[in-house]
Amino acid sequence: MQVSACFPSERWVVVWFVTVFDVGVDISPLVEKIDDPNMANDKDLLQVVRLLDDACREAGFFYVKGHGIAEPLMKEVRDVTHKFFQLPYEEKLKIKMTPQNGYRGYQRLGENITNGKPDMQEAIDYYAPIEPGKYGDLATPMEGTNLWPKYPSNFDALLKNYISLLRDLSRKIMQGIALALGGPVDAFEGRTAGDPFWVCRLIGYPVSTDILEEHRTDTGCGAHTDYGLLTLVNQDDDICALEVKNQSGEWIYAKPIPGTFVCNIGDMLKVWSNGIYQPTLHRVVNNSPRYRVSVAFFYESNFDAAIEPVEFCRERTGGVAKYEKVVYGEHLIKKVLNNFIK
Ligand SMILES: N=C(N)NCCCC[C@H](N)C(=O)O
Ligand SMILES: O=C(O)CCC(=O)C(=O)O
Ligand SMILES: [Fe+2]
Repeated sequence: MQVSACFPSERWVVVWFVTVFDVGVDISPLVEKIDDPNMANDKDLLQVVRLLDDACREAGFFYVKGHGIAEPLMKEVRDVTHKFFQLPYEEKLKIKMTPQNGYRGYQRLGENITNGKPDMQEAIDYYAPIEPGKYGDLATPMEGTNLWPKYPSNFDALLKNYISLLRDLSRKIMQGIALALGGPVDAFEGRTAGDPFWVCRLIGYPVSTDILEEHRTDTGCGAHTDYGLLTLVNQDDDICALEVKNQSGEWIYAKPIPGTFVCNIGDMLKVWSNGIYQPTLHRVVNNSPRYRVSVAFFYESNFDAAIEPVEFCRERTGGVAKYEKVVYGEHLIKKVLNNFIK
């Protein structure tokens, strides 16, 4: 049953294999060797870089394996997420998200909106800590402390460790992407993303028939692109729900492949690369008979980075900047302020 839900048409299968998702990348050579002084001569690493370039240019979406995050850890993170969302509503409200708390914490079903419509999801947002005043007025709306639930009891230790591992992994993938674009390996360090902002968003998508009809909309998360550099999604096995718009304008499933992360590029990478890499529209629809969770890790630039097309990418694309300069923190805050029902 699940399989047919994942493969709705023959055409889809062709699209899947030929253009978009034939680019699952085993990144182990990158993860293991990117810090070696001699890495620029490593054939396996350079092959990973080529595959990343293909994936980012052709799809903007790809699977990574060989990333070094143990599958049982990925599963445990999803398990505690399931357990948290199963708690009584009163318990979940103990870590309720408020603007006063920098938009960190729990958001109930229907509280998030995308394109003006409530998303059929509940979620918890964690953001990189911002010391008060660190970025002047720029970051004030996002200042606040992350809220950790009391149950499940291992939740905060597990998530903190996971976030730290994903931050390190994302940095390495971004080093690969820097090489893929033809830049220096440290292109994203320093003022661009040497002090990267990050977001960890735990999301639960209820079974649609469990939602009152008068509250129900048709998407778990409406069509959007992500805001930063790179997103790594850890999704439940066996439920097809994340959909990606391919170059022919069709929505195709990013079906779960156990042990992999689904990666996609964000708005800041588009600007920085002068459009060589484009973020892909995606959305979530949980039509399955099971509650689905995903844990999305967003790796971003420095909060106060002014992102503009970098010179070597501009040169590769006719010499003219296609995008205006954008301050990442301003972009994020504009999005966040539009993400909730008023
Ligand atoms: N940091 C990210 N990407 N968070 C998830 C974005 C989900 C869409 C959002 N409601 C919107 O309308 O943009
Ligand atoms: O739930 C998913 O698979 C993806 C969620 C997503 O795209 C997002 O929150 O930005
Ligand atoms: Fe997304």
